[in-house]
Amino acid sequence: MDNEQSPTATWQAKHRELYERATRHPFILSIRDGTVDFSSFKRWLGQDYIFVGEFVPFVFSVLLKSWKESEIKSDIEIIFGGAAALSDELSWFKNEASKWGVDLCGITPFTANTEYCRFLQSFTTLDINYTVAATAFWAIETVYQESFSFCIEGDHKTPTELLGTCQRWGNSDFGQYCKSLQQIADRCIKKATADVVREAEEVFVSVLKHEIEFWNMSSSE
Ligand SMILES: Cc1ncc(CN)c(N)n1
Repeated sequence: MDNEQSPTATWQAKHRELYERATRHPFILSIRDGTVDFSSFKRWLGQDYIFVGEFVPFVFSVLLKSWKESEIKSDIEIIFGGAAALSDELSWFKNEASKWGVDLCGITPFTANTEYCRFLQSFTTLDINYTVAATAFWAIETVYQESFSFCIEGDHKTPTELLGTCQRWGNSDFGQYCKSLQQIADRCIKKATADVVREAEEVFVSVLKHEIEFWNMSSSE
């Protein structure tokens, strides 16, 4: 699919500056160049565990919308694959937290995380349609994919201790999964009304802003 035919690729280009700030954040660059402060990494780990807990109902709500609104069976299979992987992801966080001495029970979400989680919760209502929710889902997963894959590409100096984290979201299978989500979002957007298209673009921009705030929160005291 070329850029002209892909609404999401058009938005990635149109909001390039914001997109770069989300996918090439100083926190990610510090992982890639090996200067990352491990206490920031631990802060990110604890906060992201809370986020993923809220991401579970979000993804299942997208799955439900897909089941109700999409006539394409493969959409359900792709989204269900993402939903099913979350159990493993939560176990990964628990395991990683114990390696790093992070107590997941004692973590209070920071404001940026609370606001992002509230944003996720807003999608679980029935009045948000599949196109808008699928766009948000694609954008959320893609920011992590593009960020962490950059830490394991080319001439990186990512600390060995963080390679597993980067590979978790930066691996090519996850990249392929994000491309599948993009195809779903593109197909829905192309068929949507102008109002829904506008809403989906706004949601894309909101995801980028929340992701930037999430990285800021992780990398500052
Ligand atoms: C904040 C955030 N954004 C995205 C992802 C990838 N599911 C995540 N785990 N956390």
